Amino acid sequence: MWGRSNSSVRPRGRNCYQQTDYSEGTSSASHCCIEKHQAPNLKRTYRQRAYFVATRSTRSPRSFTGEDSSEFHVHGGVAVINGLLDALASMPKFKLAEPGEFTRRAFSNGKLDLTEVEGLADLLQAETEAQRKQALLQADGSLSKLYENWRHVLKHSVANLEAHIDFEETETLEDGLVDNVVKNIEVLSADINKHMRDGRKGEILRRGVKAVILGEPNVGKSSLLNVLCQRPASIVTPISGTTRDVIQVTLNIQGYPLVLSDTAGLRKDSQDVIELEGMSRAVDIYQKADLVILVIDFQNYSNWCHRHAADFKTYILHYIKELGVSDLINDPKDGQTLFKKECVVVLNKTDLDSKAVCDKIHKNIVKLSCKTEAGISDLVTVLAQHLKILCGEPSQEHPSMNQVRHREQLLKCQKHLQSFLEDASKNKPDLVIMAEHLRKALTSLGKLIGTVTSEEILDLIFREFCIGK
Ligand SMILES: Nc1nc2c(ncn2[C@@H]2O[C@H](COP(=O)(O)OP(=O)(O)OP(=O)(O)O)[C@@H](O)[C@H]2O)c(=O)[nH]1
Ligand SMILES: [Mg+2]
Repeated sequence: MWGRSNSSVRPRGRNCYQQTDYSEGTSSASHCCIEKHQAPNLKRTYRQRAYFVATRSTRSPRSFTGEDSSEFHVHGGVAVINGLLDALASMPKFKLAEPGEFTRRAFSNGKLDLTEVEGLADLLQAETEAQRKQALLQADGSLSKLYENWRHVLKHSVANLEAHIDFEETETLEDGLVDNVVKNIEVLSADINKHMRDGRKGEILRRGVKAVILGEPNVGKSSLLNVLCQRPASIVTPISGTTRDVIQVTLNIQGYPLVLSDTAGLRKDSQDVIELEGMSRAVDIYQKADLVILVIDFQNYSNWCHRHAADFKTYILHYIKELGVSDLINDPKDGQTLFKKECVVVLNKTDLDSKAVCDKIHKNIVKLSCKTEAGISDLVTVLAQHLKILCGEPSQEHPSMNQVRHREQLLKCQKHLQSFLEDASKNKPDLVIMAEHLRKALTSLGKLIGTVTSEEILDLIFREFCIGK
């Protein structure tokens, strides 16, 4: 038996309301059914194959697509659904929806703009609470409001500039009209810049934070991955150099998405071809990562410190150099933080050493044991803090852009605005060319929200949807 008890089938489009209207003679409590092959009109052919639990119709323009729509709530067995679909398909002008077809119709009917469509697609795929919040805000129009405001400013600026060009010699126009346009564009350009310099928080939240577990062989990297995902995803043995391939798991850390990769241990003296390939993959993943979890064996650290009478920072610098990832360290001249990327330092195997030595270590380092799982909850708390920094908190007031497509269009828009401002600063600016720059900037914003679009872009966006949405 299949587990679904109910399912819904939604015919949409012109006249579907009349053709599938069951309201006469059937209340939502009564059952009606349709015959498979002899269904020129569903009204005449019920009571044999598929039992409706209820029907509901929505008139244009109140439905999701803006068109007439009917909805059959039927029992969820595969045969019942297929029977209904076959019966509908045998009626003239009925066809199965393509993926995303209803949303595409809603877009064509002006019910949603393109950023709202993308928000809806993200909402359907959201796996964590923070992703859900961001997608919902976008589907509700937070980004579209922002971009619409910018488009409004641009449209007015173009109109004012064109009025100035057309009537400059014949009519008295408001003083300083062009200066005002330039000022507005300066403000707009600064706003767009600020919006784009957000550390790609929205994009990172949308795709998940890429984190890599990095360290020497045998320090417990794979054990850490396994403890975090609570299953033996990665092979653990006492043999140094066990992990060769990259092992990836996706986690939900306090509502934030984390794509965590376990990697081969890094060491300098290996001659093993397979291990060398593993290390090269590890470095590759590290370079693309947003967050590094640096794992150190507590005993190795302890022994080194005793031998060299050095502090923890000196040990970290030495350790990172040994791993061959010195570019993780900030040049002291450039930054105040030690690491260039978000980084969590984990001292593992604390169960093997005395608590007294352990307590001397800097409080920002997470001390834990993968064996006893002591300290794992501290690591989760610290990870969540880093994820919050990387993803930000989705907000209505400052919506984050979260797609490469948005960034591309905004970059183009910004380029045209800069050309406009450069021309404006010339001695004798050519207003016609300046207006053209603004029109091009307007087109880029239009492409962003979907007032200017191409079939190719639409196909790309809507094919991400499932059938029935
Ligand atoms: N006592 C103790 N042993 C641990 C702990 N974590 C891992 N180990 C052991 O350390 C050995 C190496 O663990 P792995 O998780 O395979 O280490 P790794 O860093 O992935 O090693 P490579 O894949 O070779 O780079 C295994 O025998 C683990 O059982 C710990 O917290 N305490
Ligand atoms: Mg391993």
